[in-house]
Formats: sequence, C-alpha cells, structure tokens
Amino acid sequence: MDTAPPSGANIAHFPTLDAAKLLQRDEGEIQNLLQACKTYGFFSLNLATTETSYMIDAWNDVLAFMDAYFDQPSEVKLKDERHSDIHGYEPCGTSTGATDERLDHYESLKVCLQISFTECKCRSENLAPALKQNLPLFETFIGGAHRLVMTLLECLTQALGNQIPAPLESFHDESQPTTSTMAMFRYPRQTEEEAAKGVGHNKHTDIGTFTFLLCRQWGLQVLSPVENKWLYVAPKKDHAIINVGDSLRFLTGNRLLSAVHRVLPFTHRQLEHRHSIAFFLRPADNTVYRDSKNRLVTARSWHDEKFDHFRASHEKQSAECILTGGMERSDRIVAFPSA
Ligand SMILES: O=C(O)CCC(=O)C(=O)O
Ligand SMILES: [Fe+2]
Repeated sequence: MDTAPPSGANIAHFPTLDAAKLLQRDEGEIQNLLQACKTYGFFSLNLATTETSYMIDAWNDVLAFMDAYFDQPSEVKLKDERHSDIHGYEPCGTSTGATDERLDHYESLKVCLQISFTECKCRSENLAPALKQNLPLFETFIGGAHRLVMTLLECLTQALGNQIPAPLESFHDESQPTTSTMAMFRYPRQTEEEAAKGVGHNKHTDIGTFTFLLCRQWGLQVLSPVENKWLYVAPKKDHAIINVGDSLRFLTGNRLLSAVHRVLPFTHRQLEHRHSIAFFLRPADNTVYRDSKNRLVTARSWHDEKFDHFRASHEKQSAECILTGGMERSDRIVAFPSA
C-alpha cells in the first residue's frame, strides 16, 4: 500500500462487504449492500476469499502489464488511439481536470466487455496489439469483474423486491450491444511545469450500473453524502471499491445514491505514477430510463452525452449538472434517495 496521507487529511468511512457472502446470497450481507447503496453509493468489497482471490492475482498481473505498457514512448501508445470512449488508448489532457483552468492528468487504455463474449475476438480491429498478446489475462479480469458486479445486481434485485418493476440484471443482457468497459489508468508523475497544465480526474458520478475499481495508491476522493464534504478514500489491501453509477440510480427510481468522486493528489502535483483499474458495468445500449433532468433517454445516449461533458469547459459543466448526474452542485450533495 501507499504511504499514509499527511496528518489532518480527511478520510472517508464507509462499509466493507464480503464478496464470498454475497456470492452465497447471505441474507444479512444483502441487506448491508442495500444500506450501503442507499446511504453512501459506494462501499469496499473484500476479495481475499477462496472464491475471489484469483481476482487479486489478476490485479497484480494487470498492474505488471500497465507498467510496461504506459512506460512506452507516446508515439507508440498513440498508435493505439481509437477516438472512442470504450476502446483503445487516450493521452493525458483529453478532458477537463480536477481544478478550474486545468486539464485532466491521466492516460488510459480501454478494453470493452465484448471481447469476453465475441467469438472472433482476436480479429477485432479495435484491440490494441498489446491487448491481443495478453487476451487470456483480460478475459479473466473482465469475466471475473463482470461476474462479481452482476452478483451485486442480483442481490440488489432481491433486496428491493417489488420496489422495482423488473430485475436489474434484465437490463444487462449479454447478447445486446453495451458500453461496458475495462479501463486502465496511469496518472503520470509530473514536473512543476506539467502540473500547471493538468491535475487528476474531474469530479463526476459514473455513467453505468456498478463500477469495480482497484487502486493501491491515494488520490481518490468522494463527496460524502453523510458529511457533505470531500474525503479521501484510503486504499485497502485486497479490496475493491464499488461505486453506484447513474444508470443504477435511475433504474431504481432514485432509491440509491450514486457516488460523486474525483482524483486529486495530496500535493499540487503528482509525485509518483498512480495506477488504477476499473471495470464499468453499464446497461444494454437500448435500455430506457428517466435521467436526472427527468428526460426519457437510452443508456447509450446518456453515456455519449456524459462523455461530451467530460470534455466540455468547467463553466459548461457547472451550468448543466450532467457530470455529477444531478447529485451535486458547487461541491455539495443535493440529491437524497427517494423512499
Ligand atoms: O482513478 C481512479 O481511482 C478513479 C477513476 C474514475 O473515477 C473513473 O474513471 O470513473
Ligand atoms: Fe469514476
């Protein structure tokens, strides 16, 4: 794990759930899951169980891959750019950053879920060559993360009972097109000059259903709905962070909260490379729900609109409230779960 934060840094407190208990449909743990999603919109998930420890091995292997991949010269990585929000490489500075006047400071490599399901996967022209060379690793990681978040959805369906019109899993039919994606992020160490241009990852809620996030270094912050202020999320060995995204909130009639979060280094610049790995579960593209502006939209159009907003100016972002899914205004939580 990373070094401790400076004294006085505010740390978030939120529940830890056990992956094995949820896989076994433990009734008490299912209720804990529902409470965590209603009160915080995020929780930590213990992966150090017999059924899930292979994901910790896959996490280590993906980190080793990322070290080698992101160390390559930019001109090599730019060959993997696909100008897509679900495939390929994206350099730093594509979106606005965590503070005004600056751009983001992370580069990413994305692999969409479909590689785990399509038969002619090796022929997909969207896949970067480095990914093709490591397909078994990405299939294991994506397959495992997908299974875990689908389990969480099934548990929530059980807990919500007749409060929801249809099982949450039914909006995630694997034969339908979806933007579900695995993303690998590096926040490169930066010089003073680079820090004047870019910082972290702008505040947002995630677009989809559940996000499965792995990080061993500090930097992630949540806008706590309990304390209504920004708090650091302490990295916890062998645990994933799970966020409730906009789509899950909308599909449950706003009964859950989605987590408002961002990435910001302790100091004014990134002193060491920071790595994080995410699997974003999102509903099938043609799923329809009522969004935070009370419009009926498809999951695909919400996804596309939100990515356009990531790239919009800070001014436009704060005027429109798309980036934080109607959960936040001026760094304060303004949405509360409906009964
Ligand atoms: O890098 C992280 O820890 C978080 C990334 C994130 O929130 C996102 O990509 O949605
Ligand atoms: Fe996020």
